[in-house]
Amino acid sequence: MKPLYSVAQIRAVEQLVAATLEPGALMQRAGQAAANGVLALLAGQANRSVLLLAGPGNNGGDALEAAANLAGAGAGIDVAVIYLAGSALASAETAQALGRAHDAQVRFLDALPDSAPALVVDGLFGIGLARALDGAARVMVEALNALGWPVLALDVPSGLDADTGAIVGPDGVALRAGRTLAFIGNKIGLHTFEGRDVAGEVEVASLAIDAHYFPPASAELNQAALFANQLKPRANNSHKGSFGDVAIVGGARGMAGAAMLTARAALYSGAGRVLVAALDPGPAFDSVQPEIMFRDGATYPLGVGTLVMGPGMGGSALAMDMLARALPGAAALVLDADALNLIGASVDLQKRLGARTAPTILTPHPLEAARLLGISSLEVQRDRLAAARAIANRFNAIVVLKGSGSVIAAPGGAAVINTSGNPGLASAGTGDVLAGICGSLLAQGWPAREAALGAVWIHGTAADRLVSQGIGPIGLCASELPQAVRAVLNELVYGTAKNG
Ligand SMILES: NC(=O)C1=CN([C@@H]2O[C@H](COP(=O)(O)OP(=O)(O)OC[C@H]3O[C@@H](n4cnc5c(N)ncnc54)[C@H](O)[C@@H]3O)[C@@H](O)[C@H]2O)[C@@H](O)CC1
Ligand SMILES: Nc1ncnc2c1ncn2[C@@H]1O[C@H](COP(=O)(O)OP(=O)(O)O)[C@@H](O)[C@H]1O
Ligand SMILES: [K+]
Repeated sequence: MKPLYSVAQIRAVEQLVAATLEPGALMQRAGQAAANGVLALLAGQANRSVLLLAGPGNNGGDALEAAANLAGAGAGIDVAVIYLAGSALASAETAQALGRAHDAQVRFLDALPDSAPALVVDGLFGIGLARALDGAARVMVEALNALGWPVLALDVPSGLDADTGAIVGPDGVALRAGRTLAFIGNKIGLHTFEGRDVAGEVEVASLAIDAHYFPPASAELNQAALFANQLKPRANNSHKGSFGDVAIVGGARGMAGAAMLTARAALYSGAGRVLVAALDPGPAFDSVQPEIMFRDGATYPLGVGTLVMGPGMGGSALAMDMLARALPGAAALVLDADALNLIGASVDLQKRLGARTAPTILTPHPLEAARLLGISSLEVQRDRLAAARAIANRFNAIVVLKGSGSVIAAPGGAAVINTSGNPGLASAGTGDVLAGICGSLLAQGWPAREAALGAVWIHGTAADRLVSQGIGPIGLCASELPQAVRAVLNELVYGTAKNG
């Protein structure tokens, strides 16, 4: 498990452990871990200067401890500190760390140096950030963001909400770090919304705290281990019926492409048979993908198999009617795009959705999630975990709240944050591909939660693979994803890439 903790949980662990140790012991461990991290990053670099920013609280104390350690490390490092003490009295631990930094002959500066240090260490604010950055801290952060000097953040990048991944506002700023060294435990906000961009690569320094001090995690990071029990090699004696039927309900006039992308994704992720139940008569077949079958949506039976409803479905009376018929049925459902918007606008459809017993996955982006919850997309983004959990509980379904750091939530269950994927996915049609993978895995017998976890991980990893091959992120097309999805899935099951 790759656990994620809330700020309240980290504080509780800290209190329990601190009571068993000498005062300042945890801060000293944090300062040592930070210094070790800096030394590792400086290895082999000619520039040996490090600038540490220390704020008024214990995060500043960590930076001051790190500065004292670096100055005393005998590694030829030029250590400078900017200490923004603020008006409140420093804690006893931070005051002690300040004394150590002075004793170690660290240079104290009033302003940013003229030339770039090898590394800036951000100890301005950690989990104690209580409001938007202002005054000298804001000026400093804005200047450093403009300069682009490499930054290692201690615990949390200053300005970021460690619970939600939002930049604390209104009109807030956060220091963009290339790396973050999280103390005690990993934090939710480093991995979703603005968090991925602001925190960069995250490492955890547990400060030698024993596992029994930790409560059950409030969330975890997605990884293949969470769905590995579904990754099974295929029996020789299998046939197309062994891997399920997926019907895409969508493709209204002018939007047939969305349904085609979903259908191809379902095919390339291993469904036995894929068809499009089209809302409007479109092409009789897909000349690029002739395996895909076409049916008239108006007469298509909606009670069996796996249905992916929504891609290019539109908001017509027929679309509404098909949803009303499918929701009470026994088919496993993936609901995306227009299907979610129709449900968001209809109390009747919401009731039908909440009453379902067959497997159901909802894949809203933040605006679709906002419509389902009757709030604004800004409110959804301000707390993505809470929004995903609220939708899962209200509609008794597995939810994928999409976006950077997609959140997968189950009713009553702990949420999972996805780490794969990149901005190459920020283009039209990639969500249709995700819905197709979800449907395909459901049709192959995966339970809904594993199907959602697997689909999101595979979708993001496919995009990462394409980017590593020079395909994107700029200009990566949704239609390029399915083949990469196939390669990633085969690699997961068989260990080596097939059909690259
Ligand atoms: N107490 C301990 O033993 C340990 C603390 N740790 C460090 O301590 C941090 C938490 O320390 P704190 O609780 O002191 O919190 P912080 O150091 O994150 O910040 C709190 C201080 O900043 C002020 N403040 C908050 N928001 C502000 C803003 N926008 N503008 C100006 N001032 C603002 C507060 O009034 C307070 O003085 C963790 O993130 C971690 O880095 C770790 O070293 C682990 C051990
Ligand atoms: N910046 C990003 N980083 C990672 N994943 C992203 C990013 N932007 C979009 N995605 C992913 O791409 C997909 C986009 O889906 P969606 O917004 O529904 O697009 P569309 O409806 O056009 O297909 C989702 O899976 C989302 O999580
Ligand atoms: K910090």
